[in-house]
Amino acid sequence: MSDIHLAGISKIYGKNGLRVLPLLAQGMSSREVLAATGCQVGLYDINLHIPAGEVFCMMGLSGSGKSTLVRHINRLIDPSCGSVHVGDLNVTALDAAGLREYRRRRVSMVFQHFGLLPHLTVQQNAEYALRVRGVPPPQQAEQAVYWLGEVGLGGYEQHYPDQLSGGMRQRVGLARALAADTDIVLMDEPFSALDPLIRQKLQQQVLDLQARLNKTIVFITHDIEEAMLMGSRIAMLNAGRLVQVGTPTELRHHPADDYVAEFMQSAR
Ligand SMILES: Nc1ncnc2c1ncn2[C@@H]1O[C@H](COP(=O)(O)OP(=O)(O)OP(=O)(O)O)[C@@H](O)[C@H]1O
Repeated sequence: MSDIHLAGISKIYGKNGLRVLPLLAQGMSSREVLAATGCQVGLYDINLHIPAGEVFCMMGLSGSGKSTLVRHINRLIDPSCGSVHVGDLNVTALDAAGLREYRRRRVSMVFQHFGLLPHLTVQQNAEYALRVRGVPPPQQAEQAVYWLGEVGLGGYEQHYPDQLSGGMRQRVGLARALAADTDIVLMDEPFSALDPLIRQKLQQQVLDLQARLNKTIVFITHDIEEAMLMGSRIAMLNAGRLVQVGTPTELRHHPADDYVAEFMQSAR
């Protein structure tokens, strides 16, 4: 179990992105930087500590930088500057082999649109991370079948993804992430494509599993109700900047600015 530390992360899209950092440091907004330089500020100077064993929510409007930030944790995105540490491991400094190993053993991801391989069965999808890691086939099967049972998909092992409903597909996504047995699970709006009732069931299931498994879950949502239900703490992003980090109660009673206050007022 390892804490995640993000230190001074900026991500600037566009030519010679680093040249805009001094402008941001002088107080220019992301919009002004875009107008003046053509560079899009994905993230600016993010410092964040995510303790092991938390469900930590990333919250913010569309385009605020949630996905960009979370994709730094498994290095699907490299920062323009700054570093990511998981425990003692400097993720930013890993070479290709180290990164492969890190992704196989330490961090898995659940995607909004499920990310299942359509030509593989439910069980083969759930086995995927274990196969890539070279786990012997009987153990792959044992683990996959176990986790499919845990998420309520016992009996569906030999089905294909297109034979399942959206909620069931996302259960396969969950089983695949859990079978991978990583201590960090990244979830990028995992339930936003699902009906409200199915969504509630899966939210509760993740919380129940988390209480047993004690993983570090970084959960992206743009839904404040979901963030308040799921998150031990919530990070609020606005235009690539980290506005506030706190428990749902702290955000509700002490919002750092109007942006946070408006979100909190919109929650029931
Ligand atoms: N490859 C890219 N090139 C240029 N700009 C990008 C790129 N990827 C992301 N951005 C910009 O970075 C900003 C943050 O995007 P990001 O997808 O992280 O936001 P988000 O909060 O996850 O949004 P959503 O909720 O819509 O997924 C946006 O302004 C986006 O347009």
